[in-house]
Amino acid sequence: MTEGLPALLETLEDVAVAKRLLLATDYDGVLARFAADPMRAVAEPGTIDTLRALADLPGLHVAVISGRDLKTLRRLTGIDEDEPIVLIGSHGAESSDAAVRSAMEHAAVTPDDEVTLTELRSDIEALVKEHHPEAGIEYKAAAVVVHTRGLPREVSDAALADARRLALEHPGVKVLKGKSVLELSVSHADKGSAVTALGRSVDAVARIYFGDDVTDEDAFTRLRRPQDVTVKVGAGSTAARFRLDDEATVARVLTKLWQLCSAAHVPS
Ligand SMILES: O=P(O)(O)OC[C@H]1O[C@H](O[C@H]2O[C@H](CO)[C@@H](O)[C@H](O)[C@H]2O)[C@H](O)[C@@H](O)[C@@H]1O
Repeated sequence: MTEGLPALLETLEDVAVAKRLLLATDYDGVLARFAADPMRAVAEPGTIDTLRALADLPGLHVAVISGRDLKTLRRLTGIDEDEPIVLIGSHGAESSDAAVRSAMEHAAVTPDDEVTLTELRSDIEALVKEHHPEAGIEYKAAAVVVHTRGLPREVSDAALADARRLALEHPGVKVLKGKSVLELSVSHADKGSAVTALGRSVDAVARIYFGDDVTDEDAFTRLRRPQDVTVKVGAGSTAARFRLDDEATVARVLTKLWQLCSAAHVPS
């Protein structure tokens, strides 16, 4: 049973005083509303600056963790390499943080995976061209994604089912069902392992995580300490403790978190 906004705000008041706090947030469907064109999914106004302000506070560690690949995540967030915000892409397989990279080495893409990915890309391209020309294709460092946002239900279902069948022809390929997308990935990373690795490396006393999708459930299930705060955005079953309605509410909660933390985390 998840709790709503009032209970979340009350809990954040307690957690904001923690000496070392990790705030990790997903991108699509949490910081940014969905868009038909994946490259046009922009963060809610002011949200990235709120993350910057949080990351400037002593004892606060901030990360954006996404299924996007690292390069795209950097471009969409506009967060530069020299900023103190950690970016984790490809569900944990890529990161700007050395500790996360080292913890996720087992999930790194191998030369054999690259070969599989090349074959997958060309098979997906042929499938879309011949049978599902309305569907879109997104190319990522470790995956290829079939997009069907905005298409009629039966058109979308048929394209995603065919893409799933095609994945079965490529042993070792992981299939991730997202929102109007099917991702075929050669990486075996997961957001739960990446976020716990980052938490360990900064010795976080409390970890806060915002997510909206199936892949965020790996993080929700791994962050189970009493002082951890897990927040699901939108509908659907979840292992998170709290739930928020939408991206605009996330933006407001992040601002509130900054107010609470800036009152508690005064430089000594
Ligand atoms: O881990 P996330 O940051 O939540 O990324 C998950 C996937 O997000 C993107 O797809 C979703 O957003 C698109 C843009 O709004 C939308 O068109 C699509 O329907 C959504 O599923 C992204 O394109 C995927 O690669 C990510 O894995």
